[in-house]
Amino acid sequence: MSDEEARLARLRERIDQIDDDLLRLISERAECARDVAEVKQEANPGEEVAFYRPEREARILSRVRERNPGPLADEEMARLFREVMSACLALEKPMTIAFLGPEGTFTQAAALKHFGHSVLSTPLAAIDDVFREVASGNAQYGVVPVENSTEGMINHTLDMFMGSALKICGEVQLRIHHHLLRRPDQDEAGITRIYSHQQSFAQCRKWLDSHWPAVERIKVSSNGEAARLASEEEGAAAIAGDMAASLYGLEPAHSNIEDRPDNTTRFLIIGTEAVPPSGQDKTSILVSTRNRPGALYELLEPFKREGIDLTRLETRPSPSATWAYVFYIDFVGHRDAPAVRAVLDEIEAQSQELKHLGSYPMGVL
Ligand SMILES: O=C(O)C(=O)C[C@]1(C(=O)O)C=C[C@@H](O)C=C1
Repeated sequence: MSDEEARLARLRERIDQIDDDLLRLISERAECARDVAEVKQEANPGEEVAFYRPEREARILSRVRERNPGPLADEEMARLFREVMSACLALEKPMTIAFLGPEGTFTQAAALKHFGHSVLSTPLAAIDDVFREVASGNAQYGVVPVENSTEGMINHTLDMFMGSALKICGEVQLRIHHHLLRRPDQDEAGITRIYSHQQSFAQCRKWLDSHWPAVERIKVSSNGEAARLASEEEGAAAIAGDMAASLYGLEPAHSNIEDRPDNTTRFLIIGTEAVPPSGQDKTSILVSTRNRPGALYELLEPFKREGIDLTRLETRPSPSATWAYVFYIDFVGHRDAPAVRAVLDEIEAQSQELKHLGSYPMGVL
């Protein structure tokens, strides 16, 4: 045996020992999670128990990031722990998550990033369907896109909250990388049309204009659908992400073709339960005010006074009157924090309607 072979054998022996430790520790952790489930059920006999605890998971993941000694990157370590927690939660109670489908969309990638791979995920055709599936109890949580850093808000998602009793229980941020995908047997010169979702076309507009100005661009309902079509039709390509590529056996002819390298989409987790504070939270509200001079200023002034950081302000037409508006506001802090509570009480007193959409752990990239 050469020196290198002997060294390799020793290192592999050490890796085997570490794997044995990991196996034992992960199993011990899973036993603990099962005991936690028992305690939760005993504390609420006969009742429907909330086994999933987003605020606890957020604390665990931020602790993992803080304590990570390297050499693995924080995101990588958090991803591993996310999967361990996902498996532990599945032992407590398997969860069903509805998402804006079909399979292979970025929304599915966001659902898996947030809940891990040990959940049952149900693809649905429209944002309304995701809301309905969660409201009816067929799914415990839903995942819908709400905002893209290049293309702005997805108004349909915001508008859904006006008529829904569902709460925002979390957010996920996903860096969006688009690829020009083709079948392995499709040569680039033979591509005559490109399928994609309109948002993805918009996020890759400059790249397409300079590289494929003459090729037809056909909008379809999702990136997943675009990839499916490209996998079936000769002469077709799709703009979509990694999940769609592997699902439909496509290869990237060109990778990361989004115009902005920081292209990011934010997704919301919707559910029926309010989430307790995690220590790093955000709150979303919908407010309608009387249409008079200074109304918006009065609405925002308490935030400034209390030093609360606004992260988003959107105006949407009110469904109840023409030329009346509803403000959708996101800010840092949890509803249970005294400063936030004071601001919300003040807004409630001066506005026509205040709807608290949820306080939830802040998402990390
Ligand atoms: O701490 C809990 O309440 C648990 O159920 C345990 C655990 C975990 O694996 O750490 C599992 C699921 C919950 O969503 C949060 C955390």
